[in-house]
Parts: sequence; C-alpha cells; structure tokens
Amino acid sequence: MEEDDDCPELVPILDNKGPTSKIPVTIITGYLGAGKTTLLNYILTEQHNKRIAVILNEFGEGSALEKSLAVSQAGELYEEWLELRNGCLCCSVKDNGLKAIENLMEKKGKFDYILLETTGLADPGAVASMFWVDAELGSDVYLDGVVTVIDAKYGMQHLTEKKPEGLMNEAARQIALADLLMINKVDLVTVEELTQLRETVKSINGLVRILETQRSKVDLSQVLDLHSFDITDGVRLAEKLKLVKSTQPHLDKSILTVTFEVPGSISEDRLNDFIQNLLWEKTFKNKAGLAMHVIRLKGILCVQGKLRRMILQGVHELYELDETPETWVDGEPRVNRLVFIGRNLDEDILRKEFIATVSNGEGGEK
Ligand SMILES: Nc1nc2c(ncn2[C@@H]2O[C@H](COP(=O)(O)OP(=O)(O)OP(=O)(O)O)[C@@H](O)[C@H]2O)c(=O)[nH]1
Ligand SMILES: [Zn+2]
Repeated sequence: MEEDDDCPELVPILDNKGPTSKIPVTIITGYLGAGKTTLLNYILTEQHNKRIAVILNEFGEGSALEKSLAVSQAGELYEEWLELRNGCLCCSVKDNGLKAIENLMEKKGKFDYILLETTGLADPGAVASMFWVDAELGSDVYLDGVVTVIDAKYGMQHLTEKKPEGLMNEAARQIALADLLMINKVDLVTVEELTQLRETVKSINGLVRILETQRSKVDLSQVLDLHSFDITDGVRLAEKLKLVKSTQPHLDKSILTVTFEVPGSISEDRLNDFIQNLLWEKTFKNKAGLAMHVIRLKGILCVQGKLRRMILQGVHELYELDETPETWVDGEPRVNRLVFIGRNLDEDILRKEFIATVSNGEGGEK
C-alpha cells in the first residue's frame, strides 16, 4: 500500500444491501397437511419488521386457476390474484408470479421478503431451479433457501409409501432438497417415534438443520435469511461441510447423503467434466448398476490457478461453480470437500470416479 496513514482499509461489501438489493425468496414445501400454511400464517402474524409477500400454490384438483398473492405488512394484508394458466407453479410463476409480484410492488412499494408455498406433491427442485436461474438472469429476487415441513405423525408413512418403479418418493425428495427441516406436530407423537423419524430424515439428508415444532412455531431468524445458495460465504460452508458424514440407507431404495474429501488442487475443466458426467450424462452407476441421481450438491474446492476457494452449488441438473472471497492460506492443506444428496449414490465409487476424472492426465493424486 502506498498510503500509510490512519485510514482504515476499505473492505468491499459483497452482500450489497440498500434500496436496490435483491429480495430473498424462501420456498416452503412439505407433504400434504404437514403444516406449511400454519407456518406461513405464523410468520405473517409474528413478523412485523418486514414486508412479506406470500405466494400460495394451493389449488383444488382441476378447479380454480387463480391464485392469491397475499402481502402482509405489520399485520395488514394485501392481495393480488395470479392467473395460473395450467395450475402448475413451475411453468407459470415465471410469467405470472413474478409479474404479479412486480405489479404489486409498483402499487404497494417494495417487499423485503417473499415466501412461496408449494403444493404438497410438488417437486420443490423445479421451483428452486427456476428462482436460481432467474437470479442469474438479473431478476429482482434470489433464492434464499428451501424449508421443508414434515408431519411428525404421518411423515414416516409418507416416506415409506411404495412408488411405481422409477418414480421418486416425493416426501423423500422434499427432505433431500431441504436447507432447513421442520418436524412439526410433535405433540402427536411419542419420544420414540420422534427419534425414529429424526434418524430417518438424517439418513436422507446429512446436511440439513432439523427443528422440532408445534403449530409450526419457530424462531424466525432460523427460517429466514438462510443464504443457502449464496456463493460468497465459503468459510461458513466449509465449516458446515466438514461436519457432514455419509449416511446409511434406512429405507428401501432411499435417498442418502455421501461426502468425501480429496487432497490436492484440481483442474477446473476436469472438475466440470466430473460434474457434468454426474448431473447431466448420469454416467456413474452404483454397485447394482443403477445410475446415480443427484438432487442437491455442495462443495468447497481447491482449483489450480485460483488463489481463492471455489464453491460449488447444485440442484438437480443446475450447478454453479464460483470463487469465494477467501484465499487459501500459506501452509494450509489444499482439499476438496463435496457433499451429494441423491439416489443410488455410492461413496466409494463416487470418490474413485472423482479422483479418476480430476487427476486424469497431469497433476492430481499425491
Ligand atoms: N396437532 C397438531 N396439529 C397441527 C400442528 N400444526 C398444524 N396442525 C394442523 O394440521 C392441519 C394441516 O395444517 P396446514 O398448515 O394446513 O398444512 P399444509 O401443509 O399447509 O397442508 P396442505 O396445504 O393441504 O398440504 C391443520 O388442521 C392444522 O391446524 C401441530 O403442531 N399439531
Ligand atoms: Zn411445471
């Protein structure tokens, strides 16, 4: 530095706040009757500092194609009707939902937060992907996190429901995608039942934070502003990923979590090859010969030629690889840590495939 005075060093603010900042969207999902609407109502009545818009995707079969968009501010509710052409949120919210949000913002001023409740049978991954892509395209909103509400009493039953060959259990998929999981209606179960459900849920998603609730009552700071898809906070994610362990299946053909750490720095091109083979081509198979299917993916990586840690985020077939603000410190061991949640995953095979792909050619294993 040339100047040597008392001026404090300027630190760039990556998470820009202020009037132009983007609005977080939290997706609230969970099986039929788990307590999603109860959670929304709780948030709307408890939260008085934020202007919250709520999008509901509840509809009776083949009935109303109009959805209400409710906005609360200090207990006051405003409503706007959304016209959903085919009742399918992921196909129509893009044109209509975001449009309605914009219309409402024009009329009522900006919101601070958007909550979106999906139907009990929806794949939150499709909705999450949409908001994630949209943020990339310069939309006013960004995806903050997926909150899954699970029924303490019937959750286990939903998880063990047999699905026709090839179809994924929706309840399990909703858990796999969750950044925060609320086991609700704890008043209806015994301690043993609760423990069993908690263990099953953890066996699916080894990354998720679990809260136990009654009437969806929860400390809002634990639900909102999770920043689960942000690419800036590498330190927090690295610490979190270190604590994750691979899980064992509890249920037949279940979704589970696999994690591993591989030392060394890797080539970015080969890393992309690995991710694309896994997410797009689905070339990796487990011992039974079934293709691995990843639902959620996170990683902190050491990439050749990059001074900073790289962060990897993925949902279904979408992924994003980006630099964090944190540089690798001298003498610190260079490691790549990855966490995968999905179906037919095998830790040994996936690790071997990773090493084989990223170290194929020069460099690589020590
Ligand atoms: N006993 C008990 N009942 C609850 C609890 N939380 C919610 N309920 C009830 O469970 C029912 C379903 O709750 P909702 O909030 O409508 O569930 P939902 O997930 O929005 O349901 P769908 O939108 O139909 O999928 C309601 O009758 C709630 O009053 C709880 O903690 N304990
Ligand atoms: Zn759709």
